[in-house]
Amino acid sequence: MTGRGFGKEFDGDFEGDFGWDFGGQPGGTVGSAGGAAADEGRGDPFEEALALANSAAPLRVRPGAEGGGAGPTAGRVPYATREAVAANSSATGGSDDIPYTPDDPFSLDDPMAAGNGAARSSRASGPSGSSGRSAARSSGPSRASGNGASRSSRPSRPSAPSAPIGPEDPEAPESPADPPPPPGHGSRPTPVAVPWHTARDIAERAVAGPPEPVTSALGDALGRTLAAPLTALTDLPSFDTSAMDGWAVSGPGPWRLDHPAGASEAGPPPGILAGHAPDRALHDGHAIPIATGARVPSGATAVLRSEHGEVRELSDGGRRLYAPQPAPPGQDIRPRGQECRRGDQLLPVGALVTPAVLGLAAAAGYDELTAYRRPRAEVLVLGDELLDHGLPQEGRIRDALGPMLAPWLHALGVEAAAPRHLADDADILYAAVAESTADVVITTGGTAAGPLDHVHPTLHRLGAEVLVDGVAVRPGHPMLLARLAPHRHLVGLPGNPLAAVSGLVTLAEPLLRRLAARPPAAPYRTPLAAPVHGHPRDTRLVPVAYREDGRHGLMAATLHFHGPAMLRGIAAADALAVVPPGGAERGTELELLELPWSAGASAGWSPGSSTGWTAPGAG
Ligand SMILES: Nc1nc2c(c(=O)[nH]1)N[C@H]1C(S)=C(S)[C@@H](COP(=O)(O)OP(=O)(O)OC[C@H]3O[C@@H](n4cnc5c(N)ncnc54)[C@H](O)[C@@H]3O)O[C@H]1N2
Ligand code: MOO
Repeated sequence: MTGRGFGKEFDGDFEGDFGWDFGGQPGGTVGSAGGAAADEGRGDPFEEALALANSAAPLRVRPGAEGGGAGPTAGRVPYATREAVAANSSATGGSDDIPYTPDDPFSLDDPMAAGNGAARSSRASGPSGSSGRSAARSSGPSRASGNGASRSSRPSRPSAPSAPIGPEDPEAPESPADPPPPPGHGSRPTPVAVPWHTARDIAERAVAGPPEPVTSALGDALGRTLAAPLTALTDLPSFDTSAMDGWAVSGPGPWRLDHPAGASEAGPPPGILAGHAPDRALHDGHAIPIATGARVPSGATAVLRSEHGEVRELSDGGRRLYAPQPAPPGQDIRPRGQECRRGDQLLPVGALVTPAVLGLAAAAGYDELTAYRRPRAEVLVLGDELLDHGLPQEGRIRDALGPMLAPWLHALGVEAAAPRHLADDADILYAAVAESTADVVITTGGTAAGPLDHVHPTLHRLGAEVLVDGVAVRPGHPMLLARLAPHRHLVGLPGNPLAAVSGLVTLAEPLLRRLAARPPAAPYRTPLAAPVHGHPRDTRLVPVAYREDGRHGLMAATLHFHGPAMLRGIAAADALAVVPPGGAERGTELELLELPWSAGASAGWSPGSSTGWTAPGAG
């Protein structure tokens, strides 16, 4: 909302990775790293994506005491000087993605930053969350089961010893980098931020399970999860089927060619076509033309492909089929029940209905599927400063969250009506939340303590139970989760766009996943292409893109422009890296949250296939 102007934000201040230091060139300059990434990008889509994300004027760093060359910081991630930052700001119009600000005591030239890398990396594993989280997908062949996307295994790299990249004690209770926020207009007590993994667990457990299952036409089940096992209603194939165009033959050749019933003298005998039942049995020593997919006549022992046989006319007016090779029994016949028998379980409860599942269900005889209803979300976008079209003007900016959140939710299997823009008015927000029939109300903005931040007071007025009020994550720490009623929740996303993404993946996604009865994504880890700075106490979520490197395999390269107000990094990203407090060194296998479209899990609902739910007041 407008009119704020509070103290410093943490933005990207802890970041120091400019381009990615991939080949281990300690002390390289920021400018050269970023420039190289852009230069190398030509012709390589990955490089181009990175270059696109990182293409603002690169920061220039003087080698020497501040990060390049010899000296106490040699070998560390390069960082910019104040002058460079100022020069870059003026060249680019400013960027949150700078590694150094005058107020930032955790930048690398601060004595506090001279910590112990080994000690930190052992702490960096952080509080482990629910089961399985620590399993490294990168070392396994693929996900065990189901219809999640799997990524092929890749070698993991040992952690490269590297210079410290964070303060010595990431859990120091008092830090000038992280002052308690000043009291807001409501002088609300400062909430206790919960650790990031804990927040996700709370969100997932906030709901007991999915809403009731519904039976719908096949196509409407796309993106939902099966509430009943998919059991074959028929054998597949349901009859012995020819796998090739050619001849059905009986016994060893040569074979006398039968004229199928209805064959005319004028044209080639039609043989048995797909969709037609053979009208008689094939006798030993006989053959009949047959098409791929046609039902094999009883008595047939094999199918001979058309290119493997030769037909010769006989003196008696008949014809004979010769084959240079024998046709062993069963050749090119798909026997009935080869794929499944009637009653076989094809997929269990909880399987995600993907396009392939729709195809399988249709093949197995289904016209309808019973699947869990999609959770319904209503997105309320708060902020008088937001424009829904045109260029920013007179202090007003475009709403970046409305266009992003609905399709993101669709990709998670959620039914989301068109976002509603609400004026900065406490009564309007109260009415909208109170009247919503959605399973989950998602608000954007208004989570902090400013004069127009109405989310907390509204929750109080509604008598909601606040389950999470602040998370130890950057960006996005003011995110919140509340229970409005036993089966209705509200997720409050911060207004800064990348902070909103952070809230979405931290609180909304686990809650909605449970509601949609979707299984959690398999834990996924990939080695970092370059060190990444950490917050002293909080988890960071940093956009990364995969980089396939011939020497090291798949690696995650952090992207620039990951300040809380920026979407440029996430728009070029494959995933968000979960950076533990204190940061991580190059080669560390970090937990990654894949974006729903890059994980291939976006068998989602689209407005065109909607069952027509419309939020009250939407439109
Ligand atoms: N005194 C303090 N102030 C702030 C703190 C704090 O701890 N103490 N935290 C900061 C952090 S961190 C964040 S994140 C924001 C969260 O603020 P709100 O959730 O109240 O969001 P707003 O104030 O409404 O907006 C923040 C920012 O984002 C822009 N915005 C809002 N909605 C949209 C949208 N749909 N599309 C694009 N941009 C949007 C808005 O114009 C503001 O610039 O609070 C800090 N303050
Ligand atoms: O700076 Mo805030 O952390 O964007 O959430």
